[in-house]
Amino acid sequence: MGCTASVPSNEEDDPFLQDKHINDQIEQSLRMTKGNDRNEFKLFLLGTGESGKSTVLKQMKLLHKGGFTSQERVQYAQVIWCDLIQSMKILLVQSSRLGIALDSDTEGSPLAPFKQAVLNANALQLVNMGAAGSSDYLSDYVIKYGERNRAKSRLNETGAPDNAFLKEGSNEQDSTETVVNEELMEIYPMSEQKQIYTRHEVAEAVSKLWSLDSGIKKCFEKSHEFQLESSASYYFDNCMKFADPNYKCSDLDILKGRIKTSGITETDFMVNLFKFKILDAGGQRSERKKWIHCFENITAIMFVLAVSEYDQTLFEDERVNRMHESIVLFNALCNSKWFINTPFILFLNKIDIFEQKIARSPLKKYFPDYDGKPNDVEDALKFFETNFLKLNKTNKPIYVHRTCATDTKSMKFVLSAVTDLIVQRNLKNSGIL
Ligand SMILES: Nc1nc2c(ncn2[C@@H]2O[C@H](COP(=O)(O)OP(=O)(O)OP(=O)(O)O)[C@@H](O)[C@H]2O)c(=O)[nH]1
Ligand SMILES: [Mg+2]
Repeated sequence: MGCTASVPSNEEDDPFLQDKHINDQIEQSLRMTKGNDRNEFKLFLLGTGESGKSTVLKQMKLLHKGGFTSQERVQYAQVIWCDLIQSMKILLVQSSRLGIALDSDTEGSPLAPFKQAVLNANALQLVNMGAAGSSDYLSDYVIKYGERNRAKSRLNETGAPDNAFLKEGSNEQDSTETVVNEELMEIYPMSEQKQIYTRHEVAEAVSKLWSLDSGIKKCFEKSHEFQLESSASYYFDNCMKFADPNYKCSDLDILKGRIKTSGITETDFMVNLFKFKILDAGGQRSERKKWIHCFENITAIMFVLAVSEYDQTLFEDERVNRMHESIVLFNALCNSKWFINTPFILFLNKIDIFEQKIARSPLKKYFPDYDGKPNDVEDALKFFETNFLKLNKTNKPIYVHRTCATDTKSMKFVLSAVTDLIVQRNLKNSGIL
């Protein structure tokens, strides 16, 4: 048996040459990608949970991607419908906890049947799953509260909050729906025979309690003491339209709606001839361990800080003030070796809520070193701005914008300024300007 290697008759038959061709192709494609990179800017949206990162991204989609899909409009309608029922249930639970008397609890009150309708409503059962075409968003709805509940029991058992957030997945059994319903049963024991209400009746009940029960309003004013969605009042004000199972959300509804981000999403769009890649990450503690995988080649960080949350505690750990958490996070990111030369854009967000809140919730109570005028919006904002800028121990610039991420008109202006700035900086750095 001979062992001579056969000599290829032409290039196509030579495996070594074939390998070389493939290598050349890969290298050429890498060179092209590198070339393209010069015109591609990668911006990373970071910040704590619920600060408004995804809302900023939604505004970018409105500006540069032609807005939202029909599927998103249907999906958000269902999420908001669930959230509005849950939010009213939370107000019923918390008013009892805080000792706030409800008008609907007084004997013979015409509001009593409305409270009964809300108590009996099962948010998840009343959802139109078919219309949404997917149940993913519902698992998100369940997960976001399931996580909190698990973490809370772990906190009570062990006093170790952080580890509780390293677990993935969720268990439908401990959704808020279940938790809130259990708490409601303790406060308002109901007969076994539950009356079934239509979506319209439930929406009407929410609307009546919101507009006519003074106890509900009082409880809402104390909502910084417990966890309630930022947009709860918007949901209540507009609840009748969400009663229609086929309702499709307006742009504003979607901006006000909340689906917690899990993992990291990438959205590409073009601004003039430049390609922008926006990374949006989930901000809750359990999400942050995923961030580092995307820290390379970032053009700029957009750090979103909810300034209105100075008097609120974390969803994940109710012992921690939300502003303190943001300060620690900003300090770590800003001075991290990954971002020594990466410019930061700091959004002082939820300015609309902040302006209303500062009048009734004194900043000094939460930040004793604040020595500006009490209830003064400008002084209070300056205080946070100065303190955040002071954290920067590097030479990189930090650009500050005061934002209301749900307001499309003002965000259009801010986001154009941001993309212009990124392009200009890049042209300067590459010697073109
Ligand atoms: N009133 C008001 N609401 C805001 C503003 N920015 C965001 N929100 C609302 O705050 C809620 C949370 O916003 P998201 O954008 O989902 O927050 P996030 O930072 O992406 O949260 P995670 O995904 O959990 O990290 C939503 O209901 C938004 O509509 C704002 O400037 N003003
Ligand atoms: Mg998000």
